[in-house]
Amino acid sequence: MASSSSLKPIFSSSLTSSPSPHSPQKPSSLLSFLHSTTSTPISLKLSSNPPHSNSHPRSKSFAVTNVVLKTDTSPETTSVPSNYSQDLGPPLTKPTILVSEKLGEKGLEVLREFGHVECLYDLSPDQLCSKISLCDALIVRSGTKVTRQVFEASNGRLKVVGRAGVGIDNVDLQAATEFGCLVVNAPTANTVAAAEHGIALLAAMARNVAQADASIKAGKWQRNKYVGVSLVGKTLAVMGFGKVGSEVARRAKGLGMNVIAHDPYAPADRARALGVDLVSFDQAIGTADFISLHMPLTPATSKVFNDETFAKMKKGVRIVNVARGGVIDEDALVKALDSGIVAQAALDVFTKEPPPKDSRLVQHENVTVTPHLGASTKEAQEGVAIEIAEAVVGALKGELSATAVNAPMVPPEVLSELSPYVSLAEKLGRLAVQLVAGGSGIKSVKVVYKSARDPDDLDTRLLRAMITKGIIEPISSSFVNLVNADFTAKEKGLRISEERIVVDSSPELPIDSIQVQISNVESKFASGISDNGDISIEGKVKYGTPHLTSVGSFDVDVSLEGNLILCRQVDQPGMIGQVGNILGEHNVNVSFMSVGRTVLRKKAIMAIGVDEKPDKEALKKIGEISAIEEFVFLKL
Ligand SMILES: NC(=O)c1ccc[n+]([C@@H]2O[C@H](COP(=O)([O-])OP(=O)(O)OC[C@H]3O[C@@H](n4cnc5c(N)ncnc54)[C@H](O)[C@@H]3O)[C@@H](O)[C@H]2O)c1
Ligand SMILES: O=C(O)[C@H](O)COP(=O)(O)O
Repeated sequence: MASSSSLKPIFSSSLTSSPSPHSPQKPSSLLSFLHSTTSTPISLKLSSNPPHSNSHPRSKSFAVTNVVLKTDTSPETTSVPSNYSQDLGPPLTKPTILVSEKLGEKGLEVLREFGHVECLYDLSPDQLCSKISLCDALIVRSGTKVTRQVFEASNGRLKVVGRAGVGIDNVDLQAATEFGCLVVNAPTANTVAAAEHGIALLAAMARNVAQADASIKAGKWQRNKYVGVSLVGKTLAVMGFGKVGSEVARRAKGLGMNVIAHDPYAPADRARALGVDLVSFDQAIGTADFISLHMPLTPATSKVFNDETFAKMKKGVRIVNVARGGVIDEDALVKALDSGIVAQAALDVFTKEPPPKDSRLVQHENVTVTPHLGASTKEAQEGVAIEIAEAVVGALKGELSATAVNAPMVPPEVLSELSPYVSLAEKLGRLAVQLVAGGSGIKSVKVVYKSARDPDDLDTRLLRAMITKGIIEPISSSFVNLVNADFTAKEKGLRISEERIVVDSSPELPIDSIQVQISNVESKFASGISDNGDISIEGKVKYGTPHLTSVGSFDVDVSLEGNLILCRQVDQPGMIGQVGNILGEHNVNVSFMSVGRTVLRKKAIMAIGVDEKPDKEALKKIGEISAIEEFVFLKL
């Protein structure tokens, strides 16, 4: 079935926000295709011609949940050797796997059993590009930049990039996806190593180990100069209570420290189980003697430690960073060190790696540095090597990868029908999570699909994956897609339940509306809470584009594009004008406005679509309008 489908990758909202160029198929064929995937693996012929290459169409091997997309060997579609698919019997030629940075021996053994392995370290970008067209897989750590040029140069042969570690900021994911190349990582095997390195830096910093070592090697004996500070009884703030952060907290408790943590999305009971209190950002940085950073680098955390936040810290605070250099404004840190607000810092990661030789931060006498060694223990490197080798071999065989970080492939007819709903689903997830107040751990999400179709005829895995993506990605370093959505939700302790309700609408449309409810959380926008106490938002696809149709118990109608301001206000004349004027004065373009109310002249919700984020001053002025009771800015 579907043997001649060409497949398109699902990778971002940008893809899903534009209509598919492929003509839609009848719903029944879409549904039968989706249902057939729930039991038996099926083969699909793929045309995954890289978009910017001149190569001929060629075949690929990929797994989408349990749809196994196997290599097609028909002469007219195959231009390079890729004849090791399982359904063809024993491989005729082994795949070539390039390892461009040092990988543990046990991982190499796993790779050698399956393919031809070449270890070539320290390749220049040009050397990598000229080698890559001969490779089916590439394994890297954080030092190799896997750029768009690499995918272009691969001429379509590269099928999988394996990142032996967590962070994949060195891989151009968008390009990988466009070129149909799967990217997998090894997210768990170096957690303990990173936590141990955090603790090592904490203790070394407190006792001036590095400085004293350098001094004695320079022939000095400076016992008075290097008097340190004790850890026991001091307060440590763990910023980001995920895998690494919670392991650091556990160890710091063992050292007799009082541990608090800030993580807007971590469940409080997981923290309590370790004897850790979850507190607000300001409380954490304002009370801590030591601060240890373990959050991902996301737009929300970029330079979150800056002049303003350093000024709120306790004078003499000490900071450890084994997360990502970009969460600190490094110039601001130098100033805070010079002024004594920050007594010491211990850094394993930098905005630019390696940092410039004359970096004032690196050279600062109160700073201890290591060259991104968090994951560098023998044990972690063996673990990571095995984890990544198994993931890469699995991907080359066409098996499902639980640690896939970019796109699976989905038939165009599925995309063409679900495309606007996929976009709606992601945006609703993204909006709902932004309504959650900091400090509330998200545990339970319910999705209600209303449709005229029989509930059994609605396969919601793709939509559920996109809602999961919308909820998780803004608050973590995880990348969520159809392959890894359920895995990631489970790993994060997020339970997503679904309900399908049959309504009297057009069966031509797969879905009438999608509602996302988040239970047992506080909201930063009280009107987002519905009568049953959950954060609740609902959306529909109208004229092919996603619309928000209700917030809490208010009806609204706004197209989900750009950004959104939601205001709850007294229902009275002139409100649109007042807010519109403020936005106009601050050069913010309004794309649409909609007002929904419960009772005439009582309460209303105004939803305003804006192209730009209003500055603080504009938001302050909106908040000062007396009839506005609360408002929130949401990024789509
Ligand atoms: N130095 C190294 O060699 C090394 C090794 C491993 C991991 N890391 C880095 O450490 C960091 C943590 O990795 P992990 O595996 O624990 O990831 P994780 O996803 O398990 O944990 C990250 C946590 O940060 C939280 N978070 C998100 N936004 C936040 C915010 N604004 N404020 C506070 N917390 C926020 C998330 O809720 C999550 O609980 C990542 O940046 C990763 O790249 C570095
Ligand atoms: O993201 C990671 O896993 C760590 O930062 C380790 O990176 P590395 O593999 O380059 O040591």
